[in-house]
Amino acid sequence: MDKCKVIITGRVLPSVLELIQKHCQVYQWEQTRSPLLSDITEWLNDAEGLFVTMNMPVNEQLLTLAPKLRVIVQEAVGYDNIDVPACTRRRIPFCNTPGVLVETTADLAFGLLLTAARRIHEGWEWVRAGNWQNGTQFPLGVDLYNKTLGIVGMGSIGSAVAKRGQACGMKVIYHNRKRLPVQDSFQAEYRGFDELLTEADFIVVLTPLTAETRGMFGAKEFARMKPTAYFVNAARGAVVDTEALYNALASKQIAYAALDVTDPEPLPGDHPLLQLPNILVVPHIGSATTETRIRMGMLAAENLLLGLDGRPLVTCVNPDVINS
Ligand SMILES: NC(=O)C1=CN([C@@H]2O[C@H](COP(=O)(O)OP(=O)(O)OC[C@H]3O[C@@H](n4cnc5c(N)ncnc54)[C@H](O)[C@@H]3O)[C@@H](O)[C@H]2O)C=CC1
Ligand SMILES: O=C(O)C(=O)CO
Repeated sequence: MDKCKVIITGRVLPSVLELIQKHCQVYQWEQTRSPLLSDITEWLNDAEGLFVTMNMPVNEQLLTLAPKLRVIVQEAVGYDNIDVPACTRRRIPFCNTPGVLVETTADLAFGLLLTAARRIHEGWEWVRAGNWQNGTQFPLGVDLYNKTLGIVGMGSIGSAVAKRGQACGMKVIYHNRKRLPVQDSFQAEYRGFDELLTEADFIVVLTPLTAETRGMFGAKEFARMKPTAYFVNAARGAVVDTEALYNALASKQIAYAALDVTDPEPLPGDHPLLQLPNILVVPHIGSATTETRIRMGMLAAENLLLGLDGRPLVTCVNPDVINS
């Protein structure tokens, strides 16, 4: 019997590839850059399954070229690159990978906050450059203890960051689209968006990227923050207006930024943000541990195989296409 044809848009861990290859004929994009639509057009005509590994746009244009697609999965929880209504119109189920990366991403978001506050990365560069003659020469950091942590987007990952803040003796406030029931809010206090901006010493962003959150942090919002504020983005780069962030950091309107995600992404090596002394940027590694990438890859692969088999999916974003 012919195996189903499946496209994988980037590299996956060997165990994940092995599982998919056992059941499917795989066309895999193996270059390090994300594929353009033209790179995979030839494969799309026959593809029954699509496994998205990087932020490749899945839109009307792509779907029109793929008349046989029966399931789309993405190895990520954020799916701002996927036109879900367009998938639904074609009755194609789409699955992401929520839940399995929560603690890992929260570790990274909180790690960025702690690293920036205590200047750990700067200390390491300083020692490596041979400057360590007298420890008191190194610029001082700031405490987390007794400070206010403001979380914008108090969902799964935001809540896991809240617990880490509380373990470090921080007061936690949050802003979310919906106020959480008291029993689910870990004693974090709700604030309006503007109130949170003015009150927090550390702000961590963990909303999805949507029409509502795109550019949510611009010049006006940075102007509201304390001049001592630390700003952490582990959500999506485009939630922040990059130029406004640059201006706020360059003029010391806020103290520091630590980013796992940027706009544009990847951030070019000569980008002006990287010339600033008060910024820390890492290359979108929120979920990048071996254990978590195995969980994400396996969940996505499981959904892909279930979808190809016409069976109910585990984490489907548009389940009505199957049930109706
Ligand atoms: N840096 C990385 O590697 C990773 C980044 N992410 C990003 O983090 C996002 C959140 O992930 P989860 O916590 O799993 O999702 P979630 O759905 O559990 O939480 C998102 C929260 O944001 C809230 N929200 C939505 N729009 C809002 C708005 N306009 N204002 C305030 N709150 C709003 C929602 O009500 C929800 O509580 C993902 O959508 C993804 O973009 C996720 C995983 C890894
Ligand atoms: O899951 C996501 O949304 C990511 O950004 C990468 O894990």
